Amino acid sequence: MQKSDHHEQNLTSPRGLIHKVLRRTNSRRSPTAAEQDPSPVFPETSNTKFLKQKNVEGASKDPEKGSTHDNRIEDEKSDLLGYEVCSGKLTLDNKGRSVSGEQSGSGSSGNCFDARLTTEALVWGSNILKLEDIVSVSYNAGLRHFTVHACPLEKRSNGLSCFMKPRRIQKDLRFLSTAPHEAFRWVNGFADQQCYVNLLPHPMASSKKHSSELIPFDAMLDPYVKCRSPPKILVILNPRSGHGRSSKVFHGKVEPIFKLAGFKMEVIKTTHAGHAKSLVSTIDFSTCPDGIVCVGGDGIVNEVLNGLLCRDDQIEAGSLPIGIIPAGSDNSLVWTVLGVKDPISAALSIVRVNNISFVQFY
Ligand SMILES: Nc1ncnc2c1ncn2[C@@H]1O[C@H](COP(=O)(O)OP(=O)(O)OP(=O)(O)O)[C@@H](O)[C@H]1O
Repeated sequence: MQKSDHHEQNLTSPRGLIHKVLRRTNSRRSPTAAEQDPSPVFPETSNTKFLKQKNVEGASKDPEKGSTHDNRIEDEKSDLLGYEVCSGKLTLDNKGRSVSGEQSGSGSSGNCFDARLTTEALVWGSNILKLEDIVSVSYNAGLRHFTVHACPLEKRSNGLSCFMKPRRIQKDLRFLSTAPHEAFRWVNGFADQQCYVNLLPHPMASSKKHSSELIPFDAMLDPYVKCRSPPKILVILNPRSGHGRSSKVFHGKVEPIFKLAGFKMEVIKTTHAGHAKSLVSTIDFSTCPDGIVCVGGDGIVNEVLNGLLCRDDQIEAGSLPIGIIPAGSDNSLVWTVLGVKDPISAALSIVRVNNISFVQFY
């Protein structure tokens, strides 16, 4: 939720405003999940096919050169998954809660995996979790484990999966690293990739048995985790939207994601038509410096934008990020502008820094 430094002059009409939103988001929008290659495994590009072919040929001619070709294929994989940030051994410690389809990949024994964090994904064994699906990471200072909270698209194993709508499910993946300082290194890697880190004290620090002798040496030395500060937002919810289902959508699906991502939020439910507009036209922006999230349909977004247009402080109003959680009966605006239809995907986009659902206009 970075604010833009640039500002255009006067915003004249809501229509002009929405055009600006469209222009900006279309030019900046990263491809949505649907637009990207859905394959969780490395897609075989013509380039990789070529490399593999060469590798096979090379291997048959000169077996010793095989490893060089392997490296070249590895390079291709690195490109597709971004640049490596952190790597090492991780044990998946999800008793009975493992991700469906998880297998012990190469280099793994049992639940212990060769893992790496890249600028695009967390990879362990043959599993890939995209960073854009990660909500946050919880970490107790001085311990060996950390938990990755994510909402990946569900892998359906039955043959009818292609006819079913993709669905996101909440996963808490608890990883155990080899040592406390290793856990710290992984957590910092996530923080570097703009994942929110929910940094908790060492459990003994809050227990009654607390004494300086009980706190492990590592915990005392645990250096500062570079986590970003929790965003402060205002949520404006139209409880009538979506035939009265918007509150359930927000409290059931979206609020837990925002809480996991450390959001400090005030939720205001509109009581009548025009409420959102009058609220936004007078609100003190210091109470929601990181933006306003509209929960509902097109009508509530329209009211919020109109409320901003009524203000005298147009520059501040124009640079405030506006998020949209589709919970109305139609939601054509958010779908047209941002290519997002379901509330969980919209919430995930909002909690990521390089989000697409947080509309910025100026
Ligand atoms: N508490 C409320 N009671 C009645 N109407 C409201 C209330 N809050 C907002 N409204 C009005 O309801 C209108 C419709 O709201 P909204 O677009 O959010 O829902 P929707 O009609 O379900 O969604 P869509 O526009 O996607 O069909 C808005 O224009 C707004 O002025």
